[in-house]
Amino acid sequence: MEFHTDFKPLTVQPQEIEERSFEMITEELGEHSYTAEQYPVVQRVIHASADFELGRSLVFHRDAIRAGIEAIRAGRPVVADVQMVQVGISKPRLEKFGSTVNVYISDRDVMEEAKRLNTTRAIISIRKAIKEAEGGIYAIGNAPTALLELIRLVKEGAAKPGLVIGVPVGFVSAAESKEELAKLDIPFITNIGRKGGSPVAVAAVNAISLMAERTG
Ligand SMILES: C/C1=C2N=C(/C=C3N=C(/C(C)=C4\N[C@@](C)([C@@H]5N=C1[C@](C)(CCC(=O)O)[C@H]5CC(=O)O)[C@@](C)(CC(=O)O)[C@@H]4CCC(=O)O)[C@@](C)(CC(=O)O)[C@@H]\3CCC(=O)O)C(C)(C)[C@@H]/2CCC(=O)O
Repeated sequence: MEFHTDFKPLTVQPQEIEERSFEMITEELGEHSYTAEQYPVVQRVIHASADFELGRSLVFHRDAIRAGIEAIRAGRPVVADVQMVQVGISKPRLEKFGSTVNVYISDRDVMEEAKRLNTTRAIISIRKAIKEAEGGIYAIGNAPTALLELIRLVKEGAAKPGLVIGVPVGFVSAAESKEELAKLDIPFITNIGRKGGSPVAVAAVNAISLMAERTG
């Protein structure tokens, strides 16, 4: 195998790397039908995944961005389905508004209850979250059963999320759970198909918190 040790990066300035990436994304994406307020989410998702097909598969409820910004400015929590999402979300911007990132999936009571009921920790963690995080942003990048449970609770009137970012990746119920989310008339961001994942959920939250900060 041949190694190209003489390769020189375009730049080593962190800010320039990000700016150049965003320019490249805009050039390569070309025409699209996203609004000016939705586009930063699409751009950041492509930035995190280098996947234009995934970026183009994003679907927004008409109130999604406004609702997400309002939830953050009101200091409502962000609920992450798994630790990977919790870790990736940028905290300093949220903290300025008094918002936190909560994750329940590894709580002892959640693990015990899931075992007792022989169900997923993801489902039980959502049941716990709706009691503690009304009006919050739910960022689901991993667990389809978490998203399906949240949808069920919304339909029952038991959950009132500010915004649902539902982008689980995978094969069992992932695409189907997102199709169900897209049928709801509540603020949501989702995508069509199997693609998605924790970095996608993280990118969407971080794009919205940046907008909350810049317009705040
Ligand atoms: C369907 C699930 C998938 N998990 C994926 C990827 C990763 N999961 C990790 C870990 C450590 C955890 N995943 C669970 C959430 C676990 N994952 C599932 C479930 C089986 C079902 C969820 C659902 O369908 O809604 C889920 C089990 C459950 O909820 O009871 C986890 C709870 C499993 C466990 O340890 O009991 C656990 C959560 C840990 C935490 O956040 O505290 C990985 C880190 C495993 C790894 O790669 O080492 C990884 C994280 C990747 C990420 O970016 O989030 C998939 C691939 C998303 C998969 C769905 C794909 C599929 O099979 O269809």
